[in-house]
Amino acid sequence: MYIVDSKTMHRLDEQLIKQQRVSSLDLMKRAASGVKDYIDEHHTKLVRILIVCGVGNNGGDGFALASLLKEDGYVNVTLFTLANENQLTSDARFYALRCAQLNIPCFHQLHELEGLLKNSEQCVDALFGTGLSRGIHGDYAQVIHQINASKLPCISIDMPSGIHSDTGACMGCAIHADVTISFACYKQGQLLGEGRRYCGHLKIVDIGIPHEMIAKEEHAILLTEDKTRQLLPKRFEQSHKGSYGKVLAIGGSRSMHGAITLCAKAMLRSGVGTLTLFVPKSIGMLLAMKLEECMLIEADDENGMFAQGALSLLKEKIGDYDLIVIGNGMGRTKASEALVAYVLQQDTPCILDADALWSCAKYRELIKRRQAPLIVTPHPKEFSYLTSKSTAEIKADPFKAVREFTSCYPNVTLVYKDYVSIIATDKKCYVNCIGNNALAKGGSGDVLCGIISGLYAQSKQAIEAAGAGVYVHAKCADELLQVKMQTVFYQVISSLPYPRYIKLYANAYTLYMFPTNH
Ligand SMILES: NC(=O)C1=CN([C@@H]2O[C@H](COP(=O)(O)OP(=O)(O)OC[C@H]3O[C@@H](n4cnc5c(N)ncnc54)[C@H](OP(=O)(O)O)[C@@H]3O)[C@@H](O)[C@H]2O)[C@@H](O)CC1
Ligand SMILES: [K+]
Repeated sequence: MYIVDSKTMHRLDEQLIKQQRVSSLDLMKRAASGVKDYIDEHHTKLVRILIVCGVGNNGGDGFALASLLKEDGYVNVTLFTLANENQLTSDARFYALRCAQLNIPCFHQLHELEGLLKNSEQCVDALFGTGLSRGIHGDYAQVIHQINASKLPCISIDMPSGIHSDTGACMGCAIHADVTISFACYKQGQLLGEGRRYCGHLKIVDIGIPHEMIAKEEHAILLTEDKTRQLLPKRFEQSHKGSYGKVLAIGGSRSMHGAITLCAKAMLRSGVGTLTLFVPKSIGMLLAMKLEECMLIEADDENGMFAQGALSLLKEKIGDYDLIVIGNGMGRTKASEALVAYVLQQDTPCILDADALWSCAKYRELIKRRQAPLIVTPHPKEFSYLTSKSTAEIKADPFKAVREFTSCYPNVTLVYKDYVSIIATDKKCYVNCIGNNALAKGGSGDVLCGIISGLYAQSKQAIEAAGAGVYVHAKCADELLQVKMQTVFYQVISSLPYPRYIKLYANAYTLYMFPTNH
């Protein structure tokens, strides 16, 4: 399923109207029919419906819905709008006039609204959709407060009025919808920020915009199980460890040896061919005991962290890896910064995570010049190191921040990790909306980095590995929540019931290959 912003949605509507010779009135009717179908499924024709309309085309959808309902024999349809006829867009006016011809009662005074709400069983919110452009005040705010206070079940058309359709921000106040019925694609704001909560159950209906037309426009794709299956690497009968990638993971320190351990475990369970760890000497023995499958390179160490001498050892040992992963538990020192700079200058594909992202603030030019694949996996704070934006700016409009970044760094695959994660290059963008707060824990990012690295090592496809990795990680957290297990990271990567996993990810039978007690 596609995700678009309001500008793209508007362009799509216009293209459909021009290229497919559909009139805008017809398109509005299709949108209204989609909402009517939902009402038909859930109500009888006696239901008392109040449709609250704004002045734009979202209001037009509301008027069109009222006329369709009335024409189909619904006997208790009432309209409320603060607008007079002259303020409406021409399409909205067309359907408002049709409603008048059908003798649908229409009220305009704010003081009438409370009584109307009391007399109704279902409210439909058609105040604002993708055209909401500023904060809501005055009478419109009153309308929204009264609808919310009435506790009537409410269907929002396209967007819960008051939620910005690009950012998901609540613009002062917004309708708490039980159901939001939207058209053709998800709008960014339905998935981000407050948007998700205010939408209630979100339903997207087809209004006849062809998939190819949407695919040509700037869009993101929502990650689903089916989509993820397509992104996962294939495993072959006749294969050996060399078939699935040779990875060097650089990181760890005495106080954060767990980070590289979790990353390595996740990588091993995600199907990597061979894994070598490059760690400070003082944790070498510890890791050797924890991770039997890994090879080990022990580097110069100072106070449990990489020392300056680590760089010359890395130069000597860098070899012919398929992937270098750097950052997990590495700490923030001059020596670790030098390792990051050196890795960035190599032709080997690379994943930067955790502390390596901190170093990147200095190395933006190196990142820009790099030709070999690079995956970066920042959370909002780390993303601020890579951009000139504050965390608050990034969180206020993450799609914008992601697009600016990927257009500036076309060779980079970005994994922006948050409640909604965005996985993007300048050409493709995936969005993950599943997962839960069990993942809101230190170490979770290291596991994710390990899964993505393991998948990349096998497929050598950056955005595919990153997208699938994010989804699988979140899916595991959801699975664990379902079976009500206390979620710890190790469980995230090892506790999925094996047969269930197979069912979910038919192609990736190496992930979570440790059968558990289930
Ligand atoms: N395009 C198509 O063909 C199709 C579109 N469809 C439907 O159209 C919807 C988009 O319609 P839209 O663009 O007319 O915008 P909409 O959300 O109705 O509101 C704009 C009005 O609100 C006003 N306004 C804004 N903010 C405000 C505020 N804070 N407080 C007060 N007023 C405020 C704004 O005023 P202005 O900014 O112009 O001063 C303008 O008058 C879309 O969501 C979908 O439902 C479907 O029918 C399918 C076909
Ligand atoms: K609405």
